Amino acid sequence: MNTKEINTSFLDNLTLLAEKNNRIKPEFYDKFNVKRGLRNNNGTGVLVGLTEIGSVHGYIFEKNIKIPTEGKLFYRGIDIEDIVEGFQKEGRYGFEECIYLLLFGKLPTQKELNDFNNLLDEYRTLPQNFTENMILKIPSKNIMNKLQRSILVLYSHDENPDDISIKNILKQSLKLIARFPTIISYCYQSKAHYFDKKSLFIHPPQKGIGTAENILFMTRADNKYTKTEAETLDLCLVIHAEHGGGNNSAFATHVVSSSGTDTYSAIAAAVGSLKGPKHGGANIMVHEMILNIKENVPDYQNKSKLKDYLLKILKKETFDKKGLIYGMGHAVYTKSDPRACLLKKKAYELAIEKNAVEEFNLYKNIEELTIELFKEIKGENVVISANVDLYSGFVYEMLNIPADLYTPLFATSRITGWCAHRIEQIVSDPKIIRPAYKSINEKKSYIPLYKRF
Ligand SMILES: CC(=O)SCCNC(=O)CCNC(=O)[C@H](O)C(C)(C)COP(=O)(O)OP(=O)(O)OC[C@H]1O[C@@H](n2cnc3c(N)ncnc32)[C@H](O)[C@@H]1OP(=O)(O)O
Ligand SMILES: O=C([O-])CC(=O)C(=O)O
Repeated sequence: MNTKEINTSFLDNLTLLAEKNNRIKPEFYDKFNVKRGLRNNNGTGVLVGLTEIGSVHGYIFEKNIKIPTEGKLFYRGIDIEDIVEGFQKEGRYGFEECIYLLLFGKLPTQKELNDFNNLLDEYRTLPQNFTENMILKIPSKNIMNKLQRSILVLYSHDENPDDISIKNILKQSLKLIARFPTIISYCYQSKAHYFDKKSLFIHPPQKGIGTAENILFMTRADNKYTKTEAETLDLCLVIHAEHGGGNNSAFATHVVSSSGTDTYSAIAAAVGSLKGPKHGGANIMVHEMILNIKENVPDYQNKSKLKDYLLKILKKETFDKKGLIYGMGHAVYTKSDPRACLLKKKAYELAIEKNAVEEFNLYKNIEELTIELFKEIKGENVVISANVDLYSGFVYEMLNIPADLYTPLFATSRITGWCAHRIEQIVSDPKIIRPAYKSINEKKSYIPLYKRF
């Protein structure tokens, strides 16, 4: 064996050792009453905090029995459906208004909204040479990874990065919120150029056009987009902006912020969390799952064949062999996720316009057949529904937004919630988050090297 082969075989042995010596017997979790996933026995989350930012409802309790209900989401107490209806009725974009609402706890007046938009406009531009030195010099195939690194490099461009006074955190937060669209657009351009051999376009952000339009402006070679495209992207940004304190990335923000660390570290951690395929990364997994289904079930309009294949996915026999149908299920929602309902409606409208109803039906059938399969396998009372990630990628596809940007767009919206939760944590609860892990190891003696075998 050459050195490389010896090292590979050594690594294989270390892997076996790591798996063997890190596996805790499942029964111990029950024995010591561990709240795995910070979940109670009935699936509800363990109460670890209070928040006034976002509120997520998916069930009620009657006589101690959990009863599934239609999902509801509130930003600062206002129903997300009313927010969407409100700004759409007034024929304007809603994302900046939601940022204001989530961060400051009240809807802005027209003057406050104008001033706020001007501030975001001022903050959008990246520091000098940042694009050349950070984004173009070290391109990445994964824009979430690149986004995370860009956030950490912005620390070095901040003259006062470790000041955690609220005024400073707010300034840092607003700059990050304003810059995320620019960063993800340039990271995408860099990826498309260096890895996909496309021409490189770096369009500066424009004043006066807001977040959704800027994203379309900066990610497209010709800067062109329609009003419908911008309105649809704005809707996506609005509904992804916040989801309570318990979702994995907001909770990561709470945990990291509670140590007193800087804004860049906290937000980079949140981006890392959101990237996970069980969280925001599910939107790209849905895209990959759809490609996989199309490849393996060419006759995917045939519901029986599609159902057989979904069953194989659930049995871990195919696709990524994790047993998950991405875009389905939720830790809180049961009968429905209001965001998925909004996106499904939008996806259908766009599908009609773009002659893609057959494809829309594939998503719809996945949703319906997964619900059916869950009832058949787990019992009539088991309730599952589509989550926000099922239809979002399809909507983006209809807008000609590349798949590389699906999860980064989620981050570009959700940074709003993260920043609001970071501020709430620091203002309201100075206690460091430090739960307990019970050690179940036996005590052992140290063995001198010459006596080990
Ligand atoms: C923005 C967001 O984060 S939305 C969520 C995006 N994530 C996905 O779409 C990934 C697929 N879905 C999932 O993995 C889960 O539904 C989660 C992570 C969203 C929620 O997880 P949990 O709250 O732990 O799941 P929950 O307790 O509701 O699940 C109960 C059972 O259903 C299973 N289940 C839940 N969702 C799915 C799914 N989509 N596919 C297959 N099985 C599922 C669980 O594995 C669990 O099975 P078990 O009882 O045999 O162990
Ligand atoms: O709440 C959750 O667990 C996940 C979710 O839907 C989100 O963060 O948008």
